[in-house]
Amino acid sequence: MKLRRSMMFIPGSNAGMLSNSYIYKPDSVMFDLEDAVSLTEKDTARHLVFNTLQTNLYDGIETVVRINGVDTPFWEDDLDMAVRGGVQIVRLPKTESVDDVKEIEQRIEKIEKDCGRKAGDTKIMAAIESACGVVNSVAIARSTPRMVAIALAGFDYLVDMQTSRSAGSEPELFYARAAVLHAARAAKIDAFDVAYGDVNDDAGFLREVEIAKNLGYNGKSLIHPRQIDLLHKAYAPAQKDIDHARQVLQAAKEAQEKGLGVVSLNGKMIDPPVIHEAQRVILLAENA
Ligand SMILES: CC(C)(COP(=O)(O)OP(=O)(O)OC[C@H]1O[C@@H](n2cnc3c(N)ncnc32)[C@H](O)[C@@H]1OP(=O)(O)O)[C@@H](O)C(=O)NCCC(=O)NCCSC(=O)C[C@@](O)(CC(=O)O)C(=O)O
Ligand SMILES: [Mg+2]
Repeated sequence: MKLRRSMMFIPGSNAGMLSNSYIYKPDSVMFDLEDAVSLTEKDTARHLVFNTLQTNLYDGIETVVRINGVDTPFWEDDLDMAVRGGVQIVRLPKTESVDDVKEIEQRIEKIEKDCGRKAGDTKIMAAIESACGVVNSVAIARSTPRMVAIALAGFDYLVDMQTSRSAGSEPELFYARAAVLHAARAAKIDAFDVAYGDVNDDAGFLREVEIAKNLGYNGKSLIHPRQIDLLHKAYAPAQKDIDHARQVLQAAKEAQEKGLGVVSLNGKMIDPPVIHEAQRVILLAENA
């Protein structure tokens, strides 16, 4: 089980942040070449991120590079740098269709061959940032075995939907959150919830975390280190849930030894879905 709770954005042009962000221990770091980097700093950011990938600072943390979109003049150079630099995952922003994914996939195949990287080694994550992306999200999620996760990008999505974020962000993101998560689950890949922009509003952030967690999202895109701990704590199973899961697994083991299909624990039915949920809680607790 790969833990993908926290994916922290680091602007690719910020040398200071690139050189020390490993200390915050997010599950994944996302070195950004897209919207956090101004047009005049695109080349600098590409060089800085390449040099960062050559260090061992982020060993043990999943590395992701967000390239510029396929409708920009930057994406091919971005991709070349990221794949040659050895990044684990390329995040494609503003993904609208399977064609967008296929375009970068073909290019990745070529770069892997040219630089001697194992074929298929570079994974892809598609960011869904528009109504069109949401509608096509199932096909996008299933488009390639390289796709390990999809992420809903709330800021650009809400611009496309001609609305803005309310406190709690529930009504305006309701459909997209559910659709993107279903697409991920149908493709058996991970799903990331939206980034939260107010770094000083812990209560608002945690309200969003609760929604994402309860829906079944693996984690959330983050923009500030202080959001990491809040998120990890919210995703950690409570001790009472761990204790209950252990009891369920013990009861299931005893039922199996006696050749029974369904048993009860404190009056509650223990059947395969309940056992699966208990196994998930234990796995999450062990990995966290
Ligand atoms: C918001 C702010 C400027 C605040 O800065 P401030 O300096 O006021 O923060 P402070 O509190 O003073 O920082 C205290 C200490 O933490 C360090 N520190 C802060 N942030 C850090 C960080 N991210 N990484 C490492 N280190 C960090 C800082 O260097 C300092 O270190 P030190 O000096 O050593 O004490 C800063 O956080 C920041 O730039 N965030 C990333 C912004 C970004 O990437 N946006 C693009 C991605 S979203 C997007 O594009 C929308 C999307 O596409 C999303 C989707 O696709 O999902 C969509 O459509 O929805
Ligand atoms: Mg965006």
